[in-house]
Amino acid sequence: SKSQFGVIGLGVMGKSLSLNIAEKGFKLSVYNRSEGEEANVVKDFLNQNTAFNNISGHTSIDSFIASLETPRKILMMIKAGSVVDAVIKQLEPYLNADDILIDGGNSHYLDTKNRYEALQKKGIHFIGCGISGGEEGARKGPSMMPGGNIHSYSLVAPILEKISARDKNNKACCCFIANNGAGHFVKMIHNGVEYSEMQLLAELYAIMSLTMSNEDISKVFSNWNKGDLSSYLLEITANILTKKEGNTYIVDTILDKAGNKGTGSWSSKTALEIGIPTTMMTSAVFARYLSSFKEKRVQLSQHFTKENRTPDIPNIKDLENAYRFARIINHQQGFDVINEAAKAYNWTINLSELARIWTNGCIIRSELMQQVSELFKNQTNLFDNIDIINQLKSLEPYIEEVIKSAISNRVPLDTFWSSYNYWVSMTSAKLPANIIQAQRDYFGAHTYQKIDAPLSQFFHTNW
Ligand SMILES: O=C(O)[C@H](O)[C@@H](O)[C@H](O)[C@H](O)COP(=O)(O)O
Repeated sequence: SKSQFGVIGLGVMGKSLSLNIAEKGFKLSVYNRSEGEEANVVKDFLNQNTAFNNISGHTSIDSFIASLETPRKILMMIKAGSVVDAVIKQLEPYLNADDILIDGGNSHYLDTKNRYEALQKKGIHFIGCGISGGEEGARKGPSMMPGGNIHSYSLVAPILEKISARDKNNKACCCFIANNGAGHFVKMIHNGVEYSEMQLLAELYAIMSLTMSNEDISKVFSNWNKGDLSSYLLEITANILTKKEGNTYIVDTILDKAGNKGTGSWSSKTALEIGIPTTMMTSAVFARYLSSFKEKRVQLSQHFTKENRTPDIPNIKDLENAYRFARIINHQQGFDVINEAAKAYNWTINLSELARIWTNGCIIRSELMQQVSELFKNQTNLFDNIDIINQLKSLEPYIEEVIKSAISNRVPLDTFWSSYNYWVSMTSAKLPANIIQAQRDYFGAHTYQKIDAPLSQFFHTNW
């Protein structure tokens, strides 16, 4: 019998997802190029997984396509960018109307939107599916965020939902997000939130390691991971801090230059374009960029000697509550930009369902995400919830202590700062933007609104 599903691209994610699909009993065809260093990818994959007799391997598109039942359901797990267009072009002559092509890579949502519209004209269904969870998630159950149209999703839902992670009620962490590029859009923002969550942990480590050992910091994180702060990233960071090679902590041997593959900066750019202040993910992106100037940083640090500073880090309670505060703001900013984009792109995105499929399988899975999913059942903005407001108010003194300590210890805590500034700005009836308006009107006659006139009226002063 023919295969029910096909996977193109046997990289880290493609291999793990293929084994996950085969393990769920689906008859699967896999394809990978066989040129150059990829000559043996398919053969090696089959040889390493002989336990699965429901996988057929292909190094030619012809035999791969011929091996699939129709309508064909094909998942591309290839590098985002022009490669996706090249593979679509290669497949098109073989595809019929009603065939379904899924892009499971980290593609830019506008590319996905364009591909969706182009293939739709040929009757071919295109699904841009965000997949989160890394290698382990792909193998055991990722969080999946398919966008495209609900009809084509319904044709692949049985497979995608079967291989995805399960939430606390054993429901699949996979649901149709919204039309065209919406799936890749929310995955992009997922990564933006991921950047901030990672940066918050890095900043905690930076200030705690002034006086604490890796073991001690790890103990604190493991302890926090038992409560409402529990998250996948907190858990792995606790593990990372105690991993040794011989007597050396691996983390102490890692060069402090952070890489990035683009989804974080895409999130920030998009937020800038649609006018939503995602200050935390943007500062997390810039923190990575700043870290890349290692040589210059070392050179400039020569101007500063440490002897006149006795490190005094905040107490653990301050750090814990500051972290609790900043994480809520991070989720607020992330979901706010999704809300705004949904209006801009005319997507109907169920935020509670989105948060639900992010409660497991994905990198930002956490106890807080469970709460956020509940909260979004009654409102579409965390700041419309009085309990959240009161919680943030009660946590404010703690983040202030942490920020003060960052200054006195000269530790850059940019993502914590940006969470605090965002909150203080959002909770200040008056901001100094009147000065900005006056300056713009002064040098550019850009006009301004007045506090005691209809908002539709704009004024200019001959300064
Ligand atoms: O959700 C996930 O499974 C991850 O986010 C995954 O998509 C990938 O690891 C990131 O893209 C890494 O991003 P950077 O290389 O930019 O850190």
